[in-house]
Amino acid sequence: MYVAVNAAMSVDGKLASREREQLAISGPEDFARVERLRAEYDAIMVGVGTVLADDPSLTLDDPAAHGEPPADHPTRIVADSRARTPPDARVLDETTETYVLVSEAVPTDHVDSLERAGVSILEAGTSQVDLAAALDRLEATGIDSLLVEGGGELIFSLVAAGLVDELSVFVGSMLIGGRDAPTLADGTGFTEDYPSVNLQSVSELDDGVLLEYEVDCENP
Ligand SMILES: NC(=O)C1=CN([C@@H]2O[C@H](COP(=O)(O)OP(=O)(O)OC[C@H]3O[C@@H](n4cnc5c(N)ncnc54)[C@H](O)[C@@H]3O)[C@@H](O)[C@H]2O)C=CC1
Ligand SMILES: Nc1nc(O)c(N)c(N[C@@H]2O[C@H](COP(=O)(O)O)[C@@H](O)[C@H]2O)n1
Repeated sequence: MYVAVNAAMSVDGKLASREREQLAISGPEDFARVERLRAEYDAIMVGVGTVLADDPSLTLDDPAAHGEPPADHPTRIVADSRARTPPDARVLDETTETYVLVSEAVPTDHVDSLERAGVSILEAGTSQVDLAAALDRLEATGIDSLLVEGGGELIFSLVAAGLVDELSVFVGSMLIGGRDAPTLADGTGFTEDYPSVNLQSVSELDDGVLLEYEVDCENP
């Protein structure tokens, strides 16, 4: 499966405030670019931390704007080891299909309430979602391309597992600060083998800069 990561960060590398509240780091041009990007992928993925903080819909704002016939909304995927996604989360609405990826550590009652909300549950891994196994199983359902929008915990794990092919980062002209504010790649951090990324393009957008990288997914 082809995996792209897209996110917006401040100049100091933060994805959100120290209270994890969503900030408009992107401007209108970058949000429009993300909307076009969504239409190119079979599925959009976030971690449950993003669902709990932002309650995103992960749908297209205007499917008809992407051509005739209108684009399909991408399938939505949430990495959520213990199924903490609230049953009334926007990502579970009826607009399109949603998979919640869980681990063996998931409480049964959480699974039951998500299944009642019409969610497809996919279990992989013991305490955390085994992302490589989960992506293989999603590929078997016909999902060949995946756009990951965050947050920092999920992005770190995907890069650490060598699953990411490309990375786009919009750097907005702001500082957020805070040692506890989420960054582009959180998790435990890399130790000796720091992944290198190959710069493909730099462009000015809104009041910031869009950086596009190829990621050597064989060499995390
Ligand atoms: N500026 C931007 O472009 C974006 C900003 N955000 C911000 O990021 C923050 C949320 O990010 P995080 O707290 O890092 O949460 P996250 O969205 O990365 O979700 C992490 C959660 O995913 C689940 N998970 C399951 N399997 C996992 C695995 N193998 N590896 C890692 N996580 C796994 C775990 O329950 C974990 O707690 C919010 O403040 C949100 O506003 C989120 C998306 C985009
Ligand atoms: N690209 C981008 N720029 C920003 O400035 C942001 N705050 C975010 N946040 C993420 O955008 C998604 C919102 O989804 P919906 O529009 O509700 O579908 C979600 O993933 C946020 O975390 N992204």
